[in-house]
Amino acid sequence: MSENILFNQGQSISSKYDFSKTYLSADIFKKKDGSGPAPSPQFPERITLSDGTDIPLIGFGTFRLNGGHGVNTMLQALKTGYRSLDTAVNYENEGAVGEAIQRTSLNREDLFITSKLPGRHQKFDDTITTIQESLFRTKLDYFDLYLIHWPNPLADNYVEAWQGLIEAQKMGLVRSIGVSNFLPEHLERLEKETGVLPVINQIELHPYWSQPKQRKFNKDHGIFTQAWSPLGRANAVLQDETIRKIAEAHHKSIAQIILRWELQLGVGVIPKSSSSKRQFENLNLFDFELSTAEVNLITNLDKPNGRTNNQDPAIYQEF
Ligand SMILES: NC(=O)C1=CN([C@@H]2O[C@H](COP(=O)(O)OP(=O)(O)OC[C@H]3O[C@@H](n4cnc5c(N)ncnc54)[C@H](OP(=O)(O)O)[C@@H]3O)[C@@H](O)[C@H]2O)C=CC1
Ligand SMILES: O=C(O)C(=O)[C@@H](O)[C@H](O)C(=O)CO
Repeated sequence: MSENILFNQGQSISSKYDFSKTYLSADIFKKKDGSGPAPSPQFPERITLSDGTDIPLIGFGTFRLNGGHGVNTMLQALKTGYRSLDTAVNYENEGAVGEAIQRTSLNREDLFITSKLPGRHQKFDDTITTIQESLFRTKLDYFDLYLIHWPNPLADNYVEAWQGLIEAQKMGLVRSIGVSNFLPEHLERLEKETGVLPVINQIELHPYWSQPKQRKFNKDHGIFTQAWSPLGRANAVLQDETIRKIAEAHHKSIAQIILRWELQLGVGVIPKSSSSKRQFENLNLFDFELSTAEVNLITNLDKPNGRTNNQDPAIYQEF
């Protein structure tokens, strides 16, 4: 594995991240006939999942981006260089995602669209029809990734939902299947009862809740960790003094330091922003590197009760 990655601007940076399967921006942008739009210098780098699918390391979070404002914000994000949109049935904005996709001139194959199955539809047949309804709302033929949003272990239907996702993948409705908010015991049960592990586990992760054990479990099982609320939903972490000092040393914003720390942990990120300036900032993470000491300083900010909204997947019930 090379430690030095050449980006399309011609600059070279060293990285501890495994970028061995990372594309150069221009490669992804080319159409089969060699034509197509000029590559964006902000195009997010990609990594290959255990099923062979490529996913942008930086996606765009869409929670609370609904209606016309949602469509405009997503279009702005696509213009800025994002290629991955993270939605869910429960965000009630799959329609806005579909509208933004219809209005952009980008090709479908250049986009990576994720949605998520809500707790109330975790029965096998429901899983299939819910995915079909998500496809109708987004006006898509397939999702790049579909996740079980929460395990809801007290209802205990997540294995059946997982069997539904496996079937939906066979039907061609989804390219990759994964989960969100799954603890080791939930993942072990999926493997034991279906023989199929998710390729992604999307979990809450930011400096005050950095999840070392869950990250290790995911990595040991070939499951890519993707961080939700990677900026802690703009809570106190964006004023943290330790991170502020690191940000000043690198001439970057606190948000950029946090997102870069997550990438260096080997985690993908899906920050949400309504502002084009902050969207741009959150995508520009590849021209600097944190030292091991800086990474450790941030990792040590972890708090025992650091969740943003006290949502513990062992007991949290999502409708
Ligand atoms: N699977 C799951 O269970 C969950 C998944 N998610 C997904 O993760 C995504 C991201 O998480 P989310 O909860 O939205 O929170 P984030 O951690 O992405 O934080 C978003 C907040 O940070 C602000 N912000 C964004 N960029 C910057 C910046 N550069 N500087 C300062 N402030 C900034 C935004 O404000 P502004 O918009 O004004 O820029 C907004 O208030 C969601 O949108 C959703 O797609 C979220 C929760 C649970
Ligand atoms: O945003 C999501 O994906 C969720 O799972 C929600 O539960 C969200 O975290 C929330 O806080 C809703 O109140």
